[in-house]
Amino acid sequence: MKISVIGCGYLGAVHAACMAKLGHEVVGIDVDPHKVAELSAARAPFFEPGLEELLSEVQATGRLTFTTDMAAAAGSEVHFICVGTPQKKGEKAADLSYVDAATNALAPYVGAGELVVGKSTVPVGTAERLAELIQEHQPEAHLAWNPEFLREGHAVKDTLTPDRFVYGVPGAAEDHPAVELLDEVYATPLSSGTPRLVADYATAELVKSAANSFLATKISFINAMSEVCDAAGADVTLLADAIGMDDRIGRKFLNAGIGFGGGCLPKDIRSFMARAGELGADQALTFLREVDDINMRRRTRMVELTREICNGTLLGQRITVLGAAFKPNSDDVRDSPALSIAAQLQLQGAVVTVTDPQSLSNAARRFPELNYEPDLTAALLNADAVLLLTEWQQYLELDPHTVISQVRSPRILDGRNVLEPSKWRAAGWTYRGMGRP
Ligand SMILES: NC(=O)c1ccc[n+]([C@@H]2O[C@H](COP(=O)([O-])OP(=O)(O)OC[C@H]3O[C@@H](n4cnc5c(N)ncnc54)[C@H](O)[C@@H]3O)[C@@H](O)[C@H]2O)c1
Ligand SMILES: O=c1ccn([C@@H]2O[C@H](COP(=O)(O)OP(=O)(O)O[C@H]3O[C@H](CO)[C@@H](O)[C@H](O)[C@H]3O)[C@@H](O)[C@H]2O)c(=O)[nH]1
Repeated sequence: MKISVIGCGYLGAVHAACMAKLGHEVVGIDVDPHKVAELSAARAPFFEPGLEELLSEVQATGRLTFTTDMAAAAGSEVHFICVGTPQKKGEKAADLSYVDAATNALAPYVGAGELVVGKSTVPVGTAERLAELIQEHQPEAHLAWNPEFLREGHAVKDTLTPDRFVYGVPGAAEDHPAVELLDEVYATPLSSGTPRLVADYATAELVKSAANSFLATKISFINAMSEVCDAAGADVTLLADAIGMDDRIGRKFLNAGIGFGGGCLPKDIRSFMARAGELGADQALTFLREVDDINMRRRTRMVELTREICNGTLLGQRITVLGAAFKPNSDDVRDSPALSIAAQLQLQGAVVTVTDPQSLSNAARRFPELNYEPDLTAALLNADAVLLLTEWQQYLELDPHTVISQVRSPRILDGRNVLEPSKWRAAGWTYRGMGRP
């Protein structure tokens, strides 16, 4: 099939490459000429494992091209909208200006019988509004909402073999033309058994908001337990293992630490609360305010722990921060807890050096006031305290016996509870986790 993908960021670039991998003829369209140039040269404009290899593989077949020219969307049977929906400045709500601009720019090129598919995460009610906009231009065109659930760091695999597909179409009608077209797009994963659910627009949009709210709630739940464990001298990692053995609870997403960040969970729970307020259902989601507050407290807690371990003062302390990305295997620093902690420490008088294998240039653009050192050994040199804030594999493999000779004071704070405390203590370190005795 001929497919266009509008917006080629973390979601759209991967989606475009994966659709070409499934055998479709794909054009990726983005307003950012630099991104388009990089993608056209089969270079990923951001770090995502496996993406660059996939781009090279599918571009060699001639099935994948990129352009800034929206006119290239003309003639595609299916048009995916993958542009950003960030949080509005100073508000909780999502900024829909990119989705609106992309849909307006695309609409004149959508032909009769063609399908526009929204993949961006949007407040409930958006699909219906955009369907009207498309149909003002082309009454014979259709719109479906097909939320995306990929995780950064696993985006290629998640796109090619998702847990499920959700199609939002008017009236949840199984016989709507959009269902047949989407089934054709996803024929390969569907044939290997990926479940698909057909819903109405509102339900499809809400599935995405609900999924991210649940994940955020699970993380804040365990972080709340971590606060209690700290107060009681108990161990939250053992607690998570024990409750996670109950199938009804499950161990995944129960890792306590400095909390969640990224371009999705924080802004999505806030936008969900804002939208519920508009709908008069704000009471239903007041718990998400608590989820957000618990999450933001984790960052303050890490700053306090650092002060404690540095004998009560941060002034002039040389702090090495391991990790800047919001999670490992990504270069994404949007709302990164690691960077927000690093910036708070620096504001309070510490001399902070941040290292990360992939995200330092993104980090430096967001927080130019911090010091960055790509070399891990150089970053550790003469540190008064080391903070592990993003659990990259290479940090998990650090040998406490080797590192102790590089730092000035052997103090380590484990913001992700991923190190073995006894190993570090036996090597002579002062170790502090979060919610661990
Ligand atoms: N990143 C993820 O893991 C992920 C997963 C699932 C869903 N989502 C959702 O997908 C959407 C995109 O997220 P992202 O992380 O890819 O954002 P992003 O900022 O990385 O990418 C957005 C892209 O859209 C482009 N763009 C903006 N306006 C445009 C226009 N008018 N025409 C063409 N291109 C335009 C930008 O230049 C940018 O390249 C968001 O709604 C997000 O919530 C993201
Ligand atoms: O037990 C855990 C699990 C995760 N995190 C943190 O939570 C954040 C989000 O992690 P993750 O969900 O793996 O990353 P994303 O790539 O942001 O993916 C989420 O957001 C995407 C965009 O909406 C969705 O598509 C995905 O399904 C959803 O998992 C990161 O900061 C993690 O460090 C924890 O603190 N503890």
